[in-house]
Amino acid sequence: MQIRDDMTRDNAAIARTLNEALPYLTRYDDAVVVIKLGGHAMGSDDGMASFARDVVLMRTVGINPVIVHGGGPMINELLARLGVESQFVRGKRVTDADTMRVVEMVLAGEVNKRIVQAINTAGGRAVGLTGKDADMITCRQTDPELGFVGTPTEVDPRLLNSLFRDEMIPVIAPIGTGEQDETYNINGDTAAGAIAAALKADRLLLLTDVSGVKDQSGEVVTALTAARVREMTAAGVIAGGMIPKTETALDALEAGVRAVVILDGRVPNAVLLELFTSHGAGSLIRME
Ligand SMILES: Nc1ncnc2c1ncn2[C@@H]1O[C@H](COP(=O)(O)OP(=O)(O)O)[C@@H](O)[C@H]1O
Ligand SMILES: CC(=O)N[C@@H](CCC(=O)OP(=O)(O)O)C(=O)O
Repeated sequence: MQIRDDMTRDNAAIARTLNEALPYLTRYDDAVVVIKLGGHAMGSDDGMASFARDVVLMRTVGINPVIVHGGGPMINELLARLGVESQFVRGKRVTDADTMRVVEMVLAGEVNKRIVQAINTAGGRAVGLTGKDADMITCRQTDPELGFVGTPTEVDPRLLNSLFRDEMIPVIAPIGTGEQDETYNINGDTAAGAIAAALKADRLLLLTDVSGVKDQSGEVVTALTAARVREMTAAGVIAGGMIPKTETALDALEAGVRAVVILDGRVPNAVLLELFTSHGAGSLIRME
């Protein structure tokens, strides 16, 4: 009897949740949502399966999700096995020609296919790409000191728009091509921002391993304007790995992305909480 009562209560909660999600489902119909999945946020196979189900659910309710992934820790691991120490300058990997080969193998081979497979197992139709496919991302060298690290100069969204028409889910590794046909390693946040900008996305979600942007007392700030982000950066409250994320957020907003959210990708169903509940999750950044 107790079990039956519990089940009735659980089912009632599920029904209420779906009912309460209705206004959000309507709001996001046909929206483009770009999700950056960082290497630290990828976690266990169960976590990946749960993320993949969230993405498939988004697609099922009419959203066009685009996944842009990182994989820094996985690149570090293979480089270490090959006896190469990883070196970072201002959060970006120093990338010589040999390192670039490893970056491309790990990101386009291992990490990209793990995400594609998880989404397809969850019932979606994911297509794994890098910025090289259909010449999607063209880059210039970011800084000679960093070697083959690129900054996107142009993103061609046509391939992505054709995939949306067929209800497919693009999964993109942050690698681009240079004017002289070089291969460039792009920071995952930067690539996600450039893709969101080219698509004029409704949302850019940056999934990381902290619950959002924290203020000086360590509290997550749930709503931020571009001006407040600049103030917090000048005051040194936003520092380290958070700087490329908030810089990406500001660039994306300036390019026409409607809102950017920085949130903890390790929280179960983080993406659904953000999109379909009144509580949201993490820090929402808007222009005004
Ligand atoms: N104001 C801040 N709020 C939250 N995190 C911050 C802040 N300033 C610096 N950080 C640091 O930024 C880190 C997130 O960046 P990073 O580790 O590069 O993420 P990822 O690996 O997911 O790309 C946090 O773990 C935290 O140490
Ligand atoms: C230029 C540069 O630093 N590229 C990154 C690309 C992967 C990435 O961004 O991974 P995370 O999101 O997991 O950190 C790298 O080589 O590690």
